[in-house]
Amino acid sequence: MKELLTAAQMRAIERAAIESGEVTGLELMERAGRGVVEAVFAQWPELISAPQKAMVLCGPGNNGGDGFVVARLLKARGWEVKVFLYGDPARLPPDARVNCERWCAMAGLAPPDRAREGDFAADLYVDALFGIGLTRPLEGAALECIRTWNTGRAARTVAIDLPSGLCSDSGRRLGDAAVRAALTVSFHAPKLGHHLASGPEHCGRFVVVDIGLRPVSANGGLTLVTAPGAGCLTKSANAHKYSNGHALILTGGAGRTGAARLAARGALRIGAGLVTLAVPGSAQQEVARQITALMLQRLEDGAELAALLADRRINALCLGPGLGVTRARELVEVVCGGAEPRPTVLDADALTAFGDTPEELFAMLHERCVLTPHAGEFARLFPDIVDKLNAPAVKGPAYSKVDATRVAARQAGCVVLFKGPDMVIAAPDGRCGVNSAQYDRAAPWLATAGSGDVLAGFITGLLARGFDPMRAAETAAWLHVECARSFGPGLIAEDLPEELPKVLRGL
Ligand SMILES: NC(=O)C1=CN([C@@H]2O[C@H](COP(=O)(O)OP(=O)(O)OC[C@H]3O[C@@H](n4cnc5c(N)ncnc54)[C@H](OP(=O)(O)O)[C@@H]3O)[C@@H](O)[C@H]2O)[C@@H](O)CC1
Ligand SMILES: Nc1ncnc2c1ncn2[C@@H]1O[C@H](COP(=O)(O)OP(=O)(O)O)[C@@H](O)[C@H]1O
Ligand SMILES: [K+]
Repeated sequence: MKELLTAAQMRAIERAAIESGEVTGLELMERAGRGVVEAVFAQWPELISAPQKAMVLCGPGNNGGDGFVVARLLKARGWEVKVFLYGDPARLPPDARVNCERWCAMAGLAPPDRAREGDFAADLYVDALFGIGLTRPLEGAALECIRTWNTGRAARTVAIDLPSGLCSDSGRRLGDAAVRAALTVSFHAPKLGHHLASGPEHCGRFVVVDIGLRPVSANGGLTLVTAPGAGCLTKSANAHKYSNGHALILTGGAGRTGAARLAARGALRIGAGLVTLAVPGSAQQEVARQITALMLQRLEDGAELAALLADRRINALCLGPGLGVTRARELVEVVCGGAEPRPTVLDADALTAFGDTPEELFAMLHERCVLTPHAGEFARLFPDIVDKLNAPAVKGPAYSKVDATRVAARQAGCVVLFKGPDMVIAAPDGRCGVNSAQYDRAAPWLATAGSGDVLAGFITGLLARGFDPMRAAETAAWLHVECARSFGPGLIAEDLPEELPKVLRGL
Protein backbone atom coordinates (compact mmCIF):
# COMPACT_ATOMS: atom_id res chain seq x y z
CA MET A 1 0.00 0.00 0.00
CA LYS A 2 1.25 3.45 -0.91
CA GLU A 3 0.31 6.55 0.99
CA LEU A 4 -1.69 9.38 -0.53
CA LEU A 5 -1.02 12.65 1.24
CA THR A 6 -3.04 15.75 1.92
CA ALA A 7 -1.35 19.12 1.55
CA ALA A 8 -1.26 19.47 5.34
CA GLN A 9 0.44 16.09 5.73
CA MET A 10 3.03 16.98 3.09
CA ARG A 11 3.79 20.24 4.86
CA ALA A 12 4.13 18.41 8.19
CA ILE A 13 6.62 15.95 6.69
CA GLU A 14 8.64 18.78 5.19
CA ARG A 15 8.55 20.76 8.45
CA ALA A 16 9.65 17.77 10.51
CA ALA A 17 12.62 17.15 8.20
CA ILE A 18 13.69 20.79 8.34
CA GLU A 19 13.24 21.09 12.10
CA SER A 20 15.24 17.93 12.71
CA GLY A 21 18.14 19.63 10.93
CA GLU A 22 18.57 16.87 8.37
CA VAL A 23 17.86 19.21 5.43
CA THR A 24 17.09 22.87 4.76
CA GLY A 25 14.06 24.19 2.91
CA LEU A 26 16.40 25.66 0.33
CA GLU A 27 18.02 22.29 -0.30
CA LEU A 28 14.60 20.65 -0.69
CA MET A 29 13.65 23.32 -3.22
CA GLU A 30 16.87 22.70 -5.14
CA ARG A 31 16.19 18.95 -5.21
CA ALA A 32 12.62 19.61 -6.33
CA GLY A 33 13.76 21.83 -9.21
CA ARG A 34 16.45 19.35 -10.21
CA GLY A 35 13.90 16.54 -10.14
CA VAL A 36 11.63 18.49 -12.47
CA VAL A 37 14.42 19.11 -14.97
CA GLU A 38 15.41 15.43 -14.95
CA ALA A 39 11.80 14.37 -15.44
CA VAL A 40 11.44 16.81 -18.34
CA PHE A 41 14.45 15.33 -20.11
CA ALA A 42 13.20 11.81 -19.47
CA GLN A 43 9.85 12.71 -20.97
CA TRP A 44 11.20 14.69 -23.93
CA PRO A 45 14.72 13.41 -24.70
CA GLU A 46 14.72 15.55 -27.86
CA LEU A 47 15.22 18.56 -25.57
CA ILE A 48 18.54 17.26 -24.24
CA SER A 49 20.78 17.63 -27.24
CA ALA A 50 20.53 21.36 -27.98
CA PRO A 51 19.57 24.41 -25.91
CA GLN A 52 15.94 25.43 -26.35
CA LYS A 53 13.50 28.08 -25.21
CA ALA A 54 11.48 27.86 -22.01
CA MET A 55 8.78 29.99 -20.50
CA VAL A 56 8.47 29.70 -16.72
CA LEU A 57 5.47 31.12 -14.92
CA CYS A 58 6.19 31.52 -11.19
CA GLY A 59 3.62 32.16 -8.48
CA PRO A 60 3.80 33.94 -5.12
CA GLY A 61 4.70 30.90 -2.98
CA ASN A 62 7.23 28.09 -2.85
CA ASN A 63 5.86 26.53 -6.02
CA GLY A 64 7.16 29.67 -7.68
CA GLY A 65 10.44 29.05 -5.85
CA ASP A 66 10.75 25.66 -7.55
CA GLY A 67 10.10 27.45 -10.85
CA PHE A 68 13.08 29.77 -10.29
CA VAL A 69 15.30 26.76 -9.67
CA VAL A 70 14.14 25.13 -12.91
CA ALA A 71 14.71 28.39 -14.81
CA ARG A 72 18.27 28.67 -13.43
CA LEU A 73 19.14 25.04 -14.22
CA LEU A 74 17.87 25.34 -17.78
CA LYS A 75 19.70 28.62 -18.33
CA ALA A 76 22.87 27.01 -17.04
CA ARG A 77 22.48 24.50 -19.89
CA GLY A 78 22.37 27.32 -22.40
CA TRP A 79 18.63 27.61 -22.74
CA GLU A 80 16.88 30.87 -23.49
CA VAL A 81 14.52 31.23 -20.53
CA LYS A 82 11.84 33.83 -19.83
CA VAL A 83 10.49 34.01 -16.30
CA PHE A 84 7.23 35.69 -15.37
CA LEU A 85 6.30 36.31 -11.77
CA TYR A 86 2.71 36.48 -10.65
CA GLY A 87 3.17 38.28 -7.36
CA ASP A 88 5.38 40.73 -5.55
CA PRO A 89 9.06 39.64 -5.39
CA ALA A 90 9.40 41.36 -2.01
CA ARG A 91 6.65 39.19 -0.53
CA LEU A 92 7.90 35.78 -1.64
CA PRO A 93 8.50 33.30 1.19
CA PRO A 94 12.19 33.12 2.19
CA ASP A 95 13.42 30.15 0.11
CA ALA A 96 11.51 31.29 -2.97
CA ARG A 97 12.92 34.78 -2.52
CA VAL A 98 16.49 33.47 -2.43
CA ASN A 99 15.89 31.62 -5.69
CA CYS A 100 14.17 34.63 -7.22
CA GLU A 101 17.20 36.75 -6.35
CA ARG A 102 19.56 34.15 -7.82
CA TRP A 103 17.52 34.23 -10.98
CA CYS A 104 17.44 38.03 -11.11
CA ALA A 105 21.22 38.07 -10.86
CA MET A 106 21.26 36.06 -14.12
CA ALA A 107 18.38 37.56 -16.11
CA GLY A 108 15.20 39.59 -15.96
CA LEU A 109 11.73 39.05 -14.64
CA ALA A 110 8.44 40.04 -16.29
CA PRO A 111 4.86 40.28 -15.00
CA PRO A 112 2.51 37.54 -16.24
CA ASP A 113 0.37 39.76 -18.45
CA ARG A 114 3.42 39.85 -20.72
CA ALA A 115 3.31 36.04 -20.93
CA ARG A 116 0.02 36.31 -22.73
CA GLU A 117 1.26 38.34 -25.61
CA GLY A 118 2.38 35.27 -27.46
CA ASP A 119 5.58 36.80 -28.74
CA PHE A 120 7.63 33.99 -27.31
CA ALA A 121 7.02 30.55 -28.74
CA ALA A 122 8.68 28.25 -26.24
CA ASP A 123 9.71 24.61 -26.54
CA LEU A 124 8.83 24.06 -22.90
CA TYR A 125 6.25 25.77 -20.66
CA VAL A 126 6.75 25.46 -16.93
CA ASP A 127 3.79 25.93 -14.64
CA ALA A 128 5.16 27.03 -11.26
CA LEU A 129 2.19 29.20 -10.33
CA PHE A 130 0.60 27.23 -7.52
CA GLY A 131 1.12 23.81 -6.00
CA ILE A 132 -0.34 22.47 -2.78
CA GLY A 133 -0.97 26.03 -1.53
CA LEU A 134 -3.81 27.05 -3.86
CA THR A 135 -6.72 28.18 -1.71
CA ARG A 136 -9.06 29.92 -4.14
CA PRO A 137 -9.80 30.19 -7.86
CA LEU A 138 -7.26 31.69 -10.22
CA GLU A 139 -8.00 35.21 -11.30
CA GLY A 140 -6.56 38.16 -13.16
CA ALA A 141 -3.35 37.73 -15.13
CA ALA A 142 -2.77 34.18 -13.80
CA LEU A 143 -6.13 33.06 -15.12
CA GLU A 144 -5.64 34.76 -18.47
CA CYS A 145 -2.23 33.29 -18.90
CA ILE A 146 -3.39 29.76 -18.18
CA ARG A 147 -6.27 30.10 -20.60
CA THR A 148 -3.77 31.08 -23.30
CA TRP A 149 -1.58 28.08 -22.51
CA ASN A 150 -4.51 25.69 -22.53
CA THR A 151 -5.93 26.86 -25.82
CA GLY A 152 -2.69 27.58 -27.58
CA ARG A 153 0.73 26.44 -28.26
CA ALA A 154 1.85 24.82 -25.08
CA ALA A 155 2.25 21.19 -26.13
CA ARG A 156 5.17 20.58 -23.78
CA THR A 157 3.78 21.89 -20.52
CA VAL A 158 5.20 20.63 -17.26
CA ALA A 159 3.34 21.36 -14.04
CA ILE A 160 5.44 21.55 -10.91
CA ASP A 161 3.85 19.53 -8.13
CA LEU A 162 0.28 20.07 -9.32
CA PRO A 163 -1.32 21.78 -12.31
CA SER A 164 -2.20 25.27 -11.13
CA GLY A 165 -5.90 25.68 -10.49
CA LEU A 166 -6.36 22.20 -8.98
CA CYS A 167 -7.10 21.63 -5.33
CA SER A 168 -4.45 19.32 -3.92
CA ASP A 169 -6.78 17.51 -1.52
CA SER A 170 -9.68 16.84 -3.87
CA GLY A 171 -8.41 16.98 -7.45
CA ARG A 172 -11.19 19.44 -8.20
CA ARG A 173 -10.71 22.68 -10.09
CA LEU A 174 -11.14 25.67 -7.83
CA GLY A 175 -13.17 27.89 -10.12
CA ASP A 176 -13.28 26.85 -13.72
CA ALA A 177 -9.73 26.89 -15.02
CA ALA A 178 -6.63 24.82 -14.34
CA VAL A 179 -3.50 24.10 -16.33
CA ARG A 180 -3.67 21.13 -18.68
CA ALA A 181 -0.20 19.71 -18.37
CA ALA A 182 1.48 17.05 -20.48
CA LEU A 183 3.65 16.13 -17.50
CA THR A 184 3.26 16.73 -13.78
CA VAL A 185 6.19 16.24 -11.46
CA SER A 186 5.41 15.96 -7.77
CA PHE A 187 7.63 15.36 -4.79
CA HIS A 188 8.03 12.60 -2.20
CA ALA A 189 4.54 11.06 -2.51
CA PRO A 190 1.37 11.45 -4.56
CA LYS A 191 -1.29 13.76 -3.18
CA LEU A 192 -5.01 12.97 -3.22
CA GLY A 193 -5.60 15.50 -5.96
CA HIS A 194 -3.34 13.64 -8.36
CA HIS A 195 -5.71 10.69 -8.34
CA LEU A 196 -9.18 12.08 -7.65
CA ALA A 197 -11.76 13.89 -9.78
CA SER A 198 -10.22 16.10 -12.50
CA GLY A 199 -6.64 15.54 -11.29
CA PRO A 200 -5.53 12.92 -13.84
CA GLU A 201 -7.16 14.77 -16.72
CA HIS A 202 -5.03 17.84 -15.90
CA CYS A 203 -1.80 16.14 -14.85
CA GLY A 204 -1.05 14.33 -18.13
CA ARG A 205 1.77 11.93 -17.32
CA PHE A 206 2.43 11.83 -13.60
CA VAL A 207 5.81 11.38 -11.96
CA VAL A 208 6.80 11.50 -8.31
CA VAL A 209 10.45 12.32 -7.61
CA ASP A 210 12.31 11.49 -4.47
CA ILE A 211 13.62 14.61 -2.72
CA GLY A 212 15.23 12.69 0.11
CA LEU A 213 12.44 13.00 2.66
CA ARG A 214 12.09 9.97 4.85
CA PRO A 215 8.88 7.97 4.52
CA VAL A 216 6.77 8.94 7.49
CA SER A 217 3.39 7.48 8.13
CA ALA A 218 1.61 10.81 8.43
CA ASN A 219 -1.60 9.38 7.56
CA GLY A 220 -5.18 8.99 8.69
CA GLY A 221 -5.20 5.60 7.00
CA LEU A 222 -5.43 6.81 3.41
CA THR A 223 -3.66 4.66 0.84
CA LEU A 224 -3.41 4.03 -2.83
CA VAL A 225 -4.53 0.44 -3.35
CA THR A 226 -1.63 -1.62 -4.69
CA ALA A 227 -1.04 -5.26 -5.55
CA PRO A 228 -2.04 -7.71 -2.84
CA GLY A 229 0.72 -9.98 -1.60
CA ALA A 230 0.60 -13.19 -3.64
CA GLY A 231 0.45 -15.20 -0.43
CA CYS A 232 -2.95 -13.93 0.58
CA LEU A 233 -4.60 -15.47 -2.48
CA THR A 234 -2.95 -18.87 -2.55
CA LYS A 235 -4.89 -21.92 -1.44
CA SER A 236 -3.69 -24.34 1.13
CA ALA A 237 -2.56 -27.68 -0.32
CA ASN A 238 -4.81 -29.75 1.89
CA ALA A 239 -7.90 -27.54 1.77
CA HIS A 240 -11.24 -28.98 0.68
CA LYS A 241 -13.82 -26.94 -1.15
CA TYR A 242 -15.71 -25.90 1.98
CA SER A 243 -12.58 -24.49 3.53
CA ASN A 244 -12.62 -21.89 0.74
CA GLY A 245 -16.17 -20.87 1.52
CA HIS A 246 -19.57 -21.12 -0.10
CA ALA A 247 -20.94 -18.01 -1.81
CA LEU A 248 -24.61 -17.54 -2.59
CA ILE A 249 -25.56 -15.20 -5.41
CA LEU A 250 -29.21 -14.34 -5.92
CA THR A 251 -30.60 -13.87 -9.41
CA GLY A 252 -33.64 -12.10 -10.82
CA GLY A 253 -36.33 -13.66 -13.00
CA ALA A 254 -36.23 -15.01 -16.56
CA GLY A 255 -34.32 -12.82 -18.99
CA ARG A 256 -32.56 -11.00 -16.16
CA THR A 257 -30.10 -13.57 -14.90
CA GLY A 258 -26.99 -12.52 -16.83
CA ALA A 259 -25.74 -10.05 -14.25
CA ALA A 260 -25.87 -12.54 -11.38
CA ARG A 261 -24.24 -15.19 -13.55
CA LEU A 262 -21.37 -12.80 -14.22
CA ALA A 263 -21.02 -12.15 -10.49
CA ALA A 264 -21.10 -15.88 -9.76
CA ARG A 265 -18.42 -16.62 -12.32
CA GLY A 266 -16.29 -13.90 -10.73
CA ALA A 267 -16.78 -15.36 -7.25
CA LEU A 268 -15.81 -18.82 -8.45
CA ARG A 269 -12.71 -17.67 -10.34
CA ILE A 270 -11.43 -15.67 -7.39
CA GLY A 271 -11.44 -18.83 -5.40
CA ALA A 272 -14.66 -19.36 -3.45
CA GLY A 273 -14.88 -23.15 -2.91
CA LEU A 274 -18.49 -23.33 -4.02
CA VAL A 275 -20.79 -20.82 -5.64
CA THR A 276 -24.53 -21.28 -5.79
CA LEU A 277 -26.93 -19.22 -7.85
CA ALA A 278 -30.33 -18.90 -6.19
CA VAL A 279 -32.85 -18.66 -9.00
CA PRO A 280 -36.65 -18.24 -9.15
CA GLY A 281 -38.43 -21.15 -10.87
CA SER A 282 -39.26 -18.99 -13.89
CA ALA A 283 -35.55 -18.63 -14.68
CA GLN A 284 -34.35 -22.06 -13.66
CA GLN A 285 -34.09 -23.46 -17.21
CA GLU A 286 -32.39 -20.34 -18.47
CA VAL A 287 -29.71 -20.51 -15.82
CA ALA A 288 -29.31 -24.28 -15.98
CA ARG A 289 -28.50 -24.06 -19.71
CA GLN A 290 -25.68 -21.62 -19.02
CA ILE A 291 -23.74 -22.96 -16.08
CA THR A 292 -21.56 -25.91 -15.27
CA ALA A 293 -19.23 -25.48 -12.30
CA LEU A 294 -21.75 -23.20 -10.63
CA MET A 295 -24.55 -24.75 -8.63
CA LEU A 296 -28.20 -23.86 -8.87
CA GLN A 297 -30.80 -23.60 -6.16
CA ARG A 298 -34.43 -22.76 -6.78
CA LEU A 299 -35.50 -19.86 -4.58
CA GLU A 300 -38.78 -17.98 -4.85
CA ASP A 301 -39.01 -15.70 -1.89
CA GLY A 302 -37.77 -14.47 1.46
CA ALA A 303 -39.15 -17.44 3.39
CA GLU A 304 -37.20 -19.86 1.20
CA LEU A 305 -34.09 -17.75 1.56
CA ALA A 306 -34.40 -17.79 5.35
CA ALA A 307 -34.64 -21.59 5.21
CA LEU A 308 -31.64 -21.85 2.92
CA LEU A 309 -29.56 -19.71 5.24
CA ALA A 310 -29.96 -22.33 7.94
CA ASP A 311 -27.00 -23.90 6.12
CA ARG A 312 -24.18 -22.14 7.95
CA ARG A 313 -21.68 -23.22 5.33
CA ILE A 314 -23.05 -20.43 3.13
CA ASN A 315 -20.70 -17.74 4.34
CA ALA A 316 -21.00 -14.89 1.82
CA LEU A 317 -23.86 -13.45 -0.19
CA CYS A 318 -24.30 -11.16 -3.13
CA LEU A 319 -27.55 -9.35 -3.83
CA GLY A 320 -28.32 -6.83 -6.50
CA PRO A 321 -27.08 -7.64 -9.99
CA GLY A 322 -30.20 -8.15 -12.10
CA LEU A 323 -32.25 -8.92 -9.01
CA GLY A 324 -35.16 -6.52 -9.68
CA VAL A 325 -36.03 -3.96 -7.04
CA THR A 326 -39.08 -5.72 -5.60
CA ARG A 327 -37.28 -9.03 -5.11
CA ALA A 328 -34.21 -7.14 -3.88
CA ARG A 329 -36.15 -5.35 -1.17
CA GLU A 330 -37.67 -8.54 0.18
CA LEU A 331 -34.44 -10.53 0.10
CA VAL A 332 -32.18 -7.82 1.56
CA GLU A 333 -34.44 -7.69 4.59
CA VAL A 334 -34.05 -11.43 5.13
CA VAL A 335 -30.30 -11.41 4.62
CA CYS A 336 -29.51 -8.40 6.78
CA GLY A 337 -32.28 -8.80 9.31
CA GLY A 338 -31.56 -12.34 10.54
CA ALA A 339 -29.51 -13.41 13.52
CA GLU A 340 -25.76 -13.67 12.91
CA PRO A 341 -25.89 -11.90 9.53
CA ARG A 342 -23.27 -13.01 7.02
CA PRO A 343 -20.78 -11.07 4.93
CA THR A 344 -22.86 -9.56 2.13
CA VAL A 345 -22.27 -7.50 -0.98
CA LEU A 346 -25.13 -5.20 -1.92
CA ASP A 347 -24.94 -3.80 -5.44
CA ALA A 348 -27.18 -2.46 -8.20
CA ASP A 349 -30.91 -3.23 -7.56
CA ALA A 350 -30.25 -3.97 -3.89
CA LEU A 351 -29.16 -0.33 -3.56
CA THR A 352 -31.74 1.15 -5.92
CA ALA A 353 -34.51 -0.65 -4.02
CA PHE A 354 -33.80 1.63 -1.07
CA GLY A 355 -33.31 4.81 -3.09
CA ASP A 356 -36.37 6.43 -1.50
CA THR A 357 -35.74 5.12 1.99
CA PRO A 358 -31.99 4.82 2.53
CA GLU A 359 -32.41 5.08 6.32
CA GLU A 360 -34.31 1.78 6.25
CA LEU A 361 -31.38 0.16 4.52
CA PHE A 362 -28.80 1.72 6.87
CA ALA A 363 -30.77 0.48 9.88
CA MET A 364 -30.38 -3.10 8.63
CA LEU A 365 -26.78 -3.00 7.50
CA HIS A 366 -24.03 -4.48 9.63
CA GLU A 367 -20.27 -4.16 9.59
CA ARG A 368 -19.77 -7.19 7.38
CA CYS A 369 -21.65 -5.61 4.47
CA VAL A 370 -20.05 -4.00 1.44
CA LEU A 371 -22.01 -1.50 -0.67
CA THR A 372 -20.75 -0.99 -4.23
CA PRO A 373 -22.57 2.02 -5.69
CA HIS A 374 -21.75 3.74 -8.96
CA ALA A 375 -22.30 7.50 -9.00
CA GLY A 376 -26.04 7.25 -9.69
CA GLU A 377 -26.65 4.71 -6.94
CA PHE A 378 -24.48 6.70 -4.55
CA ALA A 379 -26.56 9.83 -5.24
CA ARG A 380 -29.79 7.97 -4.49
CA LEU A 381 -28.51 6.61 -1.17
CA PHE A 382 -26.58 9.67 -0.01
CA PRO A 383 -28.25 12.75 -1.54
CA ASP A 384 -26.94 15.16 1.11
CA ILE A 385 -23.36 14.03 0.61
CA VAL A 386 -23.69 14.35 -3.15
CA ASP A 387 -25.05 17.89 -2.80
CA LYS A 388 -21.83 18.79 -1.02
CA LEU A 389 -19.71 17.00 -3.58
CA ASN A 390 -21.47 18.72 -6.48
CA ALA A 391 -21.43 22.22 -4.99
CA PRO A 392 -18.98 24.43 -6.90
CA ALA A 393 -15.47 24.23 -5.45
CA VAL A 394 -14.36 27.76 -4.65
CA LYS A 395 -12.24 27.28 -1.56
CA GLY A 396 -9.46 24.83 -0.80
CA PRO A 397 -9.43 22.20 0.47
CA ALA A 398 -12.61 21.37 -1.42
CA TYR A 399 -14.94 18.52 -0.44
CA SER A 400 -13.59 15.39 -2.09
CA LYS A 401 -14.70 11.94 -3.14
CA VAL A 402 -12.64 10.64 -0.21
CA ASP A 403 -14.56 12.88 2.22
CA ALA A 404 -17.82 11.77 0.62
CA THR A 405 -17.09 8.05 0.79
CA ARG A 406 -15.82 8.21 4.36
CA VAL A 407 -19.00 9.96 5.50
CA ALA A 408 -21.10 7.48 3.53
CA ALA A 409 -19.35 4.53 5.21
CA ARG A 410 -20.04 6.04 8.61
CA GLN A 411 -23.69 6.66 7.77
CA ALA A 412 -24.16 3.17 6.35
CA GLY A 413 -22.13 1.50 9.09
CA CYS A 414 -20.24 -0.66 6.61
CA VAL A 415 -17.66 -0.58 3.83
CA VAL A 416 -18.67 1.59 0.87
CA LEU A 417 -16.92 1.23 -2.49
CA PHE A 418 -17.70 4.28 -4.63
CA LYS A 419 -17.00 3.28 -8.25
CA GLY A 420 -15.24 5.07 -11.04
CA PRO A 421 -11.70 5.38 -12.39
CA ASP A 422 -10.95 7.17 -9.10
CA MET A 423 -12.62 4.48 -7.01
CA VAL A 424 -12.71 5.19 -3.27
CA ILE A 425 -13.23 2.45 -0.70
CA ALA A 426 -13.92 3.45 2.90
CA ALA A 427 -14.74 1.69 6.15
CA PRO A 428 -16.77 3.18 9.00
CA ASP A 429 -13.63 3.39 11.18
CA GLY A 430 -12.00 5.82 8.74
CA ARG A 431 -9.74 3.43 6.82
CA CYS A 432 -9.77 4.47 3.21
CA GLY A 433 -8.18 3.35 -0.04
CA VAL A 434 -8.17 4.81 -3.54
CA ASN A 435 -8.07 2.24 -6.33
CA SER A 436 -6.90 4.46 -9.14
CA ALA A 437 -7.45 3.16 -12.67
CA GLN A 438 -5.51 6.05 -14.13
CA TYR A 439 -2.09 6.91 -15.51
CA ASP A 440 -0.22 3.63 -15.95
CA ARG A 441 -3.25 1.74 -14.65
CA ALA A 442 -5.83 3.30 -16.97
CA ALA A 443 -8.51 0.77 -17.83
CA PRO A 444 -11.06 2.56 -20.00
CA TRP A 445 -12.34 -0.76 -21.34
CA LEU A 446 -13.85 -1.38 -17.90
CA ALA A 447 -16.62 1.04 -18.79
CA THR A 448 -18.66 -1.78 -20.26
CA ALA A 449 -22.01 -3.26 -19.22
CA GLY A 450 -21.67 -5.92 -16.56
CA SER A 451 -18.17 -5.14 -15.37
CA GLY A 452 -19.58 -3.93 -12.06
CA ASP A 453 -21.41 -7.25 -11.65
CA VAL A 454 -18.12 -9.10 -11.95
CA LEU A 455 -16.59 -6.82 -9.34
CA ALA A 456 -19.45 -7.61 -6.94
CA GLY A 457 -18.72 -11.29 -7.55
CA PHE A 458 -14.99 -10.87 -6.93
CA ILE A 459 -15.71 -9.22 -3.58
CA THR A 460 -18.22 -11.91 -2.65
CA GLY A 461 -15.73 -14.63 -3.50
CA LEU A 462 -13.09 -13.07 -1.28
CA LEU A 463 -15.59 -12.66 1.55
CA ALA A 464 -16.35 -16.36 1.20
CA ARG A 465 -12.63 -17.04 1.45
CA GLY A 466 -12.57 -15.21 4.77
CA PHE A 467 -11.22 -11.79 3.80
CA ASP A 468 -12.48 -8.98 5.99
CA PRO A 469 -14.80 -6.60 4.07
CA MET A 470 -12.31 -3.76 3.59
CA ARG A 471 -9.57 -6.04 2.35
CA ALA A 472 -11.99 -7.99 0.17
CA ALA A 473 -13.19 -4.78 -1.48
CA GLU A 474 -9.69 -3.38 -2.02
CA THR A 475 -8.20 -6.63 -3.29
CA ALA A 476 -11.12 -7.33 -5.61
CA ALA A 477 -11.06 -3.79 -6.98
CA TRP A 478 -7.34 -3.97 -7.70
CA LEU A 479 -7.63 -7.36 -9.42
CA HIS A 480 -10.65 -6.15 -11.43
CA VAL A 481 -8.61 -3.32 -12.94
CA GLU A 482 -5.66 -5.64 -13.57
CA CYS A 483 -7.91 -8.11 -15.42
CA ALA A 484 -9.07 -5.28 -17.68
CA ARG A 485 -5.51 -4.11 -18.29
CA SER A 486 -4.29 -7.60 -18.94
CA PHE A 487 -7.05 -8.30 -21.46
CA GLY A 488 -6.90 -4.87 -23.06
CA PRO A 489 -8.95 -3.55 -25.97
CA GLY A 490 -12.09 -5.44 -26.86
CA LEU A 491 -12.81 -6.38 -23.26
CA ILE A 492 -16.37 -7.31 -22.36
CA ALA A 493 -17.54 -8.22 -18.88
CA GLU A 494 -17.40 -11.99 -19.54
CA ASP A 495 -13.66 -11.69 -20.15
CA LEU A 496 -12.88 -10.37 -16.67
CA PRO A 497 -13.28 -13.61 -14.70
CA GLU A 498 -11.53 -15.56 -17.47
CA GLU A 499 -8.53 -13.24 -17.32
CA LEU A 500 -8.18 -13.60 -13.57
CA PRO A 501 -6.08 -16.82 -13.54
CA LYS A 502 -3.43 -15.05 -15.61
CA VAL A 503 -3.42 -12.04 -13.29
CA LEU A 504 -3.21 -14.28 -10.23
CA ARG A 505 -0.29 -16.20 -11.72
CA GLY A 506 1.50 -12.90 -12.30
CA LEU A 507 1.29 -11.77 -8.68
N1 LIG B 1 6.16 20.87 1.10
C1 LIG B 1 7.32 20.41 0.66
O1 LIG B 1 7.87 19.48 1.17
C2 LIG B 1 7.97 21.02 -0.51
C3 LIG B 1 7.33 22.00 -1.25
N2 LIG B 1 7.83 22.49 -2.35
C4 LIG B 1 7.04 23.37 -3.20
O2 LIG B 1 6.33 24.30 -2.44
C5 LIG B 1 4.97 24.28 -2.86
C6 LIG B 1 4.09 24.74 -1.77
O3 LIG B 1 4.43 26.06 -1.50
P1 LIG B 1 3.43 27.04 -0.76
O4 LIG B 1 2.97 26.42 0.47
O5 LIG B 1 4.11 28.33 -0.65
O6 LIG B 1 2.19 27.06 -1.73
P2 LIG B 1 2.04 27.57 -3.26
O7 LIG B 1 1.28 26.50 -3.97
O8 LIG B 1 3.30 28.02 -3.83
O9 LIG B 1 1.03 28.83 -3.17
C7 LIG B 1 0.87 29.54 -1.99
C8 LIG B 1 0.75 31.00 -2.27
O10 LIG B 1 -0.27 31.27 -3.19
C9 LIG B 1 -1.22 32.17 -2.63
N3 LIG B 1 -2.49 31.85 -3.24
C10 LIG B 1 -3.22 30.72 -3.09
N4 LIG B 1 -4.25 30.70 -3.96
C11 LIG B 1 -4.16 31.86 -4.67
C12 LIG B 1 -4.92 32.43 -5.73
N5 LIG B 1 -5.98 31.81 -6.24
N6 LIG B 1 -4.54 33.60 -6.24
C13 LIG B 1 -3.48 34.23 -5.75
N7 LIG B 1 -2.70 33.76 -4.75
C14 LIG B 1 -3.05 32.59 -4.22
C15 LIG B 1 -1.09 31.99 -1.18
O11 LIG B 1 -1.47 33.16 -0.55
P3 LIG B 1 -2.65 33.25 0.52
O12 LIG B 1 -3.59 32.08 0.30
O13 LIG B 1 -1.99 33.21 1.80
O14 LIG B 1 -3.28 34.53 0.18
C16 LIG B 1 0.41 31.75 -1.04
O15 LIG B 1 1.09 32.97 -1.09
C17 LIG B 1 4.73 22.88 -3.30
O16 LIG B 1 3.61 22.75 -4.12
C18 LIG B 1 6.05 22.57 -3.99
O17 LIG B 1 6.01 23.04 -5.32
C19 LIG B 1 9.13 22.09 -2.85
O18 LIG B 1 9.94 23.23 -2.91
C20 LIG B 1 9.87 21.05 -2.07
C21 LIG B 1 9.32 20.53 -0.88
N1 LIG C 1 -13.27 4.80 -17.38
C1 LIG C 1 -13.14 3.85 -16.46
N2 LIG C 1 -11.91 3.48 -16.07
C2 LIG C 1 -11.76 2.51 -15.15
N3 LIG C 1 -12.78 1.87 -14.56
C3 LIG C 1 -14.01 2.20 -14.91
C4 LIG C 1 -14.27 3.22 -15.85
N4 LIG C 1 -15.61 3.33 -15.98
C5 LIG C 1 -16.16 2.41 -15.16
N5 LIG C 1 -15.21 1.74 -14.51
C6 LIG C 1 -15.41 0.63 -13.55
O1 LIG C 1 -16.27 -0.32 -14.18
C7 LIG C 1 -17.23 -0.82 -13.26
C8 LIG C 1 -18.62 -0.43 -13.76
O2 LIG C 1 -19.57 -0.80 -12.83
P1 LIG C 1 -21.12 -0.40 -12.96
O3 LIG C 1 -21.23 1.05 -13.24
O4 LIG C 1 -21.81 -0.95 -11.80
O5 LIG C 1 -21.53 -1.13 -14.30
P2 LIG C 1 -22.52 -2.36 -14.56
O6 LIG C 1 -23.73 -2.11 -13.72
O7 LIG C 1 -22.82 -2.29 -16.02
O8 LIG C 1 -21.82 -3.60 -14.18
C9 LIG C 1 -16.85 -0.23 -11.93
O9 LIG C 1 -15.95 -1.09 -11.27
C10 LIG C 1 -16.14 1.06 -12.30
O10 LIG C 1 -15.24 1.50 -11.30
K1 LIG D 1 2.08 24.22 -10.52
